[in-house]
Amino acid sequence: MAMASKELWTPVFQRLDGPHHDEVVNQIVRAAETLGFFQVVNHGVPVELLESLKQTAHDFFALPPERKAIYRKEVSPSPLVKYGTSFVPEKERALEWKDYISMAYTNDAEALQQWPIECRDDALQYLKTSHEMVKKLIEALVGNLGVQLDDSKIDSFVGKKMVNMNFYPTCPNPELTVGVGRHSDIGTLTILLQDGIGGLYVKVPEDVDAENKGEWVEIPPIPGALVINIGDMFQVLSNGRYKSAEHRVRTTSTKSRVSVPIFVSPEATQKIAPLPQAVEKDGVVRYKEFVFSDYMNSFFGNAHDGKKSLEFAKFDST
Ligand SMILES: O=C(O)CCC(=O)C(=O)O
Ligand SMILES: [Fe+2]
Repeated sequence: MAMASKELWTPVFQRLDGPHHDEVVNQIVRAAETLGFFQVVNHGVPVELLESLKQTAHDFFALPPERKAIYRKEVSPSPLVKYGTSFVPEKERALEWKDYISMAYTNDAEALQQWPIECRDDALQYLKTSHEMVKKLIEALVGNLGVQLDDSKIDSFVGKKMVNMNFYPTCPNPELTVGVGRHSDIGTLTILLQDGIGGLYVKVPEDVDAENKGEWVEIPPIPGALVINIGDMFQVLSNGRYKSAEHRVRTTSTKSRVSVPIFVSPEATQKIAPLPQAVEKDGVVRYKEFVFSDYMNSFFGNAHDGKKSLEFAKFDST
């Protein structure tokens, strides 16, 4: 498997404000239109916090099973917190070799009260210190579609945030299973902290003008960087211009791995459809209108299966 070519994923975002603004926007747009993945440095999240988050994730998953099991989805004391293993075990042909804890954000008070005490402070800090970057990325990407959005409209695409911590234990037979199966993330954007182990692969779409077309390329760990990827909702909003990236994680036999994504999505009740300006430019509307919760139900009701999730947004789907 190839490494992503430098041109495709060069860390950008030497802060969007400043003399290099247009250049940085162009790099981000180009990445969003091709690979759907890029990495950023100088993102505003303190590097010490990134280090601490990785340690916190290791410490959390090293807790006794009974301490973690209280958050299993059937019994969790909080609707915001869910601990699980694999993705949809009832539907998967090969179980994903992964445990995770999900922490949905509503407000600070509920996060402090309900998120597991072992990870809540770091997770909340991560969410807050990345907020400005998320907003600027959305503004740059939406602005490039020729759309001027006021803050409330932007908020409706990024109204919901969830911090997950993923743990991939060492696996005695890595060739027999997967860390995470092929999928695209369904929200608007994902911000991902990965550690130095490696193993995150993204598929370069067949239909873009880029190197390594159709190949799986590794997103190499870069110390201090955050990985950004486009989710299905951004693909829909942009009428297909930005690509939600199909990706997967392999397991490893020698060292456990952690990653800490922030999933940024619309509110469940939000109506989603391609932005009119994007449609006008293209002269064709590529996705239908739907409510985000219906999209989520379709996604979470099935095992990971590449970009099949997006079928739901097509006109000929039921
Ligand atoms: O662990 C990773 O690097 C990515 C995990 C992932 O794709 C996800 O949680 O959606
Ligand atoms: Fe993902």
